[in-house]
Amino acid sequence: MGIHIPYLTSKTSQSNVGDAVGNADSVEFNSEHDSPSKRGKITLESHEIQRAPASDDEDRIQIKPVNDEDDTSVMITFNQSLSPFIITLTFVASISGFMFGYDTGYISSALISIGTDLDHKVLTYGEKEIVTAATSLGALITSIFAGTAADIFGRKRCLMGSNLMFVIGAILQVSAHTFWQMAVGRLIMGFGVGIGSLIAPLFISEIAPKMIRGRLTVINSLWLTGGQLVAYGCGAGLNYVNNGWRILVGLSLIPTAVQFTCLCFLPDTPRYYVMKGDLARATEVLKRSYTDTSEEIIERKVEELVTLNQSIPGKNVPEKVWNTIKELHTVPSNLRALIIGCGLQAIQQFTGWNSLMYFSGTIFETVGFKNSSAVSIIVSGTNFIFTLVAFFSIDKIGRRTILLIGLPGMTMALVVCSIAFHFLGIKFDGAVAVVVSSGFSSWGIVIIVFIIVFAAFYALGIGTVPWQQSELFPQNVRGIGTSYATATNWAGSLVIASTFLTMLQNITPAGTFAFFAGLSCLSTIFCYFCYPELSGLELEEVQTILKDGFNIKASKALAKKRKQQVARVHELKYEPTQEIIEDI
Ligand SMILES: O[C@H]1[C@H](O)[C@@H](O)[C@H](O)[C@@H](O)[C@H]1O
Repeated sequence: MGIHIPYLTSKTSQSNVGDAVGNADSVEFNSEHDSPSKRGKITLESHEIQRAPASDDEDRIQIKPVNDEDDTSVMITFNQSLSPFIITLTFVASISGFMFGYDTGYISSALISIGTDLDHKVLTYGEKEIVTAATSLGALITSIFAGTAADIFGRKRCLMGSNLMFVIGAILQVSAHTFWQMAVGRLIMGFGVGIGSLIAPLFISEIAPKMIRGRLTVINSLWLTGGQLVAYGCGAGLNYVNNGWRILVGLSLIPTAVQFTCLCFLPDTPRYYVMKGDLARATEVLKRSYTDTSEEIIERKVEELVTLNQSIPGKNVPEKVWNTIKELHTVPSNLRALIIGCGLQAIQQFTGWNSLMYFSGTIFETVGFKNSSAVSIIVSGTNFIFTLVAFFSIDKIGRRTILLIGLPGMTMALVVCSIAFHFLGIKFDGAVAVVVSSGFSSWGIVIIVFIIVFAAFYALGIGTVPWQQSELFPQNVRGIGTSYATATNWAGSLVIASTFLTMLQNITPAGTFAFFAGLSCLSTIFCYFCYPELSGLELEEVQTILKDGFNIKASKALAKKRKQQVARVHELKYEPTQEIIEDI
């Protein structure tokens, strides 16, 4: 069985159709010196990455996609433009990213404008931390179970459940006159954020064509940082409005209502329907997603999903979950994936970015800025813009490279902030920060400028790359693996939210920023030794790379090779046509 595309010839036409579900397509490229017509081949063979046994051509490598849904996806995406249906599903799922951003973002301004509206007194630093951290705690709790819940109840129902929690949480906050009602409202809202932060990228990755899966995941991050930016913008606008923070919270109901309404009319993912044994629904969703694809290919895609579903051992759900957990920890490549996934999420949080996200209003006020929310907009705007830069560079420049540019940049910016805070001389009188050289000073400007520089380096690398976590894990452990990594993210966020202001008080702002600088420096070392270059690699290649070590050198060489091969395909001016499947 073979696939034929212009300039690419079929190699293993003797393989039978049944093999195709389990077997993988492989793209084989010959030496650069070959003529275009001889340069590329697509074959269907085994699942391993191999050098072709071509002694005459050392440069031949076979790309063998995973024993995964990608087998058929390769055929589909060669022959399929992005359908409006997939765009709609991605758009609707990404609203969760927006909610994540908005709900974690508005608290910075709200903490300033709440004033004495709760219990008729100003919130202490400890109370500010509890109100902020409640959302992270809620998100941590639900992110642990969301992966399993999504398999039992469906991705769509989980997202709708998160909408319900957003509504209850928002109503409790809007009507709060006591600190505790506000904190409980934030906690319930956090339940929704935790579910959304895990399910939205999962939903997108399950409906996205393989070739653009990475980028579609970054779209969720763009919505997220966009949500934070909007929250800061609205916060600045409502700063001087009486009870403005209540409006700020109330506004979060709009995107929730939009997502809930849209989900009522949209289906779940094909993978979920296959898990439930509803193959007819799975086929229907695939047909709507891949409008240019033949029925035969769609059928094979469904068969493939059925095979994958059966590959998780166990008679019932608890047994399957237990076996998956076992596999995640005992298979060396899975364990390394887990170390990288959780490691990157922990680094994202423990290098301190969210202390700015949650408390930048408080920090800038301390430094002497009157409209601190407006300054916060510049910081979150920088975060958004550099997430956009990451969107364009994550595949081209590579994940490892942008991480290794971002982390040292962050370290440098944090060191400068620490020095500036030292000279600014902030003292604490009880829970109130007092700037020694009172008023606006040049050290204040240095702090603002380098916090912006920090934001840029953060968003370029560690702010974005950890959310690519699903590519680290093979299909059978992906749900639980990403659940662990997401929970690590929220645990880190919880620690930062609940300790940052206390740290400022106890070890001074200079000490706090120096501490984050130290962690950033250690994180650079971790990434240098443990994070392989994964851009352009097939999912199975990721597993092979992680099999007996972190194999940084090999990963870099392979990623480079893949890029050259993609460039060659472009050189061939390959036009997708129906011919692709003519030999099947
Ligand atoms: O990737 C996101 C993004 O960087 C946000 O700005 C941050 O607040 C989140 O914690 C993080 O997960």
